[in-house]
Amino acid sequence: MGEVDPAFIQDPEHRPKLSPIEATGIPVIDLSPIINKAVENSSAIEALVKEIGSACKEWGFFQVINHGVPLTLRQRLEEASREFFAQSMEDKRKVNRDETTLTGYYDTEHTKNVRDWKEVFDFFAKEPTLLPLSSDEHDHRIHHWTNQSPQYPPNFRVIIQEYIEEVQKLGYKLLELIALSLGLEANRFEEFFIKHQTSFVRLNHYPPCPYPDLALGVGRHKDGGALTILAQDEVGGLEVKRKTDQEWVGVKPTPDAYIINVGDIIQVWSNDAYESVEHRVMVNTEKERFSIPFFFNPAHDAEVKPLEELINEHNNPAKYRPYKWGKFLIHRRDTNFKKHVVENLQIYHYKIK
Ligand SMILES: O=C(O)CCC(=O)C(=O)O
Ligand SMILES: [Fe+2]
Repeated sequence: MGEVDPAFIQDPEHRPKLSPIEATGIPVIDLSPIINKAVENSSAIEALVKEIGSACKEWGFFQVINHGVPLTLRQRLEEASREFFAQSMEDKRKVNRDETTLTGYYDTEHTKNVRDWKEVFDFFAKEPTLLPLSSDEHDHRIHHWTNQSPQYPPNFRVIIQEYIEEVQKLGYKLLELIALSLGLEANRFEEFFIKHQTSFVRLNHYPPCPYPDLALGVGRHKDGGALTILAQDEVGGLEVKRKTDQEWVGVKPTPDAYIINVGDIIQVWSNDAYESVEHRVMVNTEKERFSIPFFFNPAHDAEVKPLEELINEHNNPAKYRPYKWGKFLIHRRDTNFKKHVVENLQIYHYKIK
């Protein structure tokens, strides 16, 4: 790829700085008070809830340690991901994502209409996963989607499923802490997920790029779901738009930590108390990078709107009109493959002005 392919080139104002600011202050939160149940300590839990609330408010991003997901499981999936992407293109394309499969391998994702310098493999947490067949609001057909299973590496499916089991537990715990931090019942969000969550794991591979000053591994975006639980490797490259000054700052890799970010749905549920923060991924000329986000998403029929308990007609009216998560997700997926002239669906399209 010596020639610069224009599909990957960011507009000048969105190009990365090659020596980014390293973020100091992105909170690292120790979850041991809720993971180590033997020592139930309510004041430690209370302090944790406060810490989570401030992190969501001030950053929209934080890292967690002592999170309960076994490191060996993460390492096995990281290894499987390396093995999968190291195959020939022909082999990877055997599990290609297309209109009829929704998950699987692909390398043509566009973010904000510019192609990302990456290849990915997507895998739903639930099998089957129920989602609308189309984004048309009058089309009520629901499709039951299944996953594609690569033949190689062996046990790929078992490894990814075991990982999902564990990371999902972490997801529910984080939702509880976030609910408590908003003054809600701990299990307030559970009903949206428990039956038919539409979560998925994505394996990301960012190959070295000959023009890291022009392209991005993933262009600037906000995650559309509820919560993202991200494992990044030691290479680094994830940048977050700092809320205090709108500067792009790098998230330094912390071994065995997960990076958590608030997605658009929590922003809407909380009526903007917590905001989904913009982020992007830089690439470099020498090192390939791997990351594994788990996108924790509610059921397709979850109606996303500011929660009753958090709004008040007089001094905090609802800032969003309700929308159906499944329709939103399918609309997004339909528009991620090609370059379009306009921006795809965003939560601000539902904003009450
Ligand atoms: O690779 C990363 O660090 C982040 C990827 C990301 O933001 C995404 O896939 O939504
Ligand atoms: Fe993201």
